[in-house]
Amino acid sequence: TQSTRPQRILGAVQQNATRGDPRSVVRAIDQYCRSQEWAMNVGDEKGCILDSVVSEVNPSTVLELGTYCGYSTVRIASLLPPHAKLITLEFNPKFAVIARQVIAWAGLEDKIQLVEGSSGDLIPKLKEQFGVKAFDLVFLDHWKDRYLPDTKLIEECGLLRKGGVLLADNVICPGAPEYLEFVRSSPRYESQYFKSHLEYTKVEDGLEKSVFLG
Ligand SMILES: CCc1ncnc2c1ncn2[C@@H]1O[C@H](/C=C/CNC(=O)c2cc(-c3ccc(F)cc3)cc(O)c2O)[C@@H](O)[C@H]1O
Ligand SMILES: [Mg+2]
Repeated sequence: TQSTRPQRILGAVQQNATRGDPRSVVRAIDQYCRSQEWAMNVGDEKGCILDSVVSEVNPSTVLELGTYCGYSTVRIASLLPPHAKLITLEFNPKFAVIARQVIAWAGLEDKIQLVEGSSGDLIPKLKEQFGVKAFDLVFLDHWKDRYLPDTKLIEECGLLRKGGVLLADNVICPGAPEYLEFVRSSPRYESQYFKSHLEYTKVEDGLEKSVFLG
């Protein structure tokens, strides 16, 4: 039977990456998606910007919206300090199954909690169910029309600490215009655009980093 793209991405990891070596998992996915078939991972070019923001924030708790195959999940978690935790939300069970295996191959199960469900349902439960006080960093990379409603929900639930950072992928391509307008015009955020390219292409895209001022 025909395999799916996420299954082929997992295969590339299992064939080319070293168990327990997160950076080799990241490299294997990038090499596969650049040479065999494109996939919507944040990718190597924007991934370097992601790395620099993660290193700068040095977060204890991270929230990722939209796991897909776990590429950015592994990339972020590989940079976290020893007791830091990353919670990633994914509502497609087929993607979650693949992402769990990619995370396991990287040996990052102890740092990452993948929760299946839609962000709108799960965000209000994160405090009580997962003992989260507030996030230092939120990486938005799920449906682009969910960036703004979920940001408002995260604020309402008091899940973003003062100085906490929102980092959004794809603010140019496919684009998240309402989100961009909101974070750039709101006095409660200090936003900065990092120009880059759509993963594995020469098309313009970028990340928007927004610091929550409280
Ligand atoms: C309901 C809330 C909610 N709750 C929980 N999980 C959710 C969710 N909404 C979505 N998910 C999961 O997140 C992932 C979706 C990610 C969506 N990402 C893009 O669409 C995208 C597209 C391009 C591009 C495509 C084609 C082009 F031509 C150009 C660019 C490039 C990119 O980097 C992109 O991120 C999947 O795993 C969903 O199951
Ligand atoms: Mg993306």
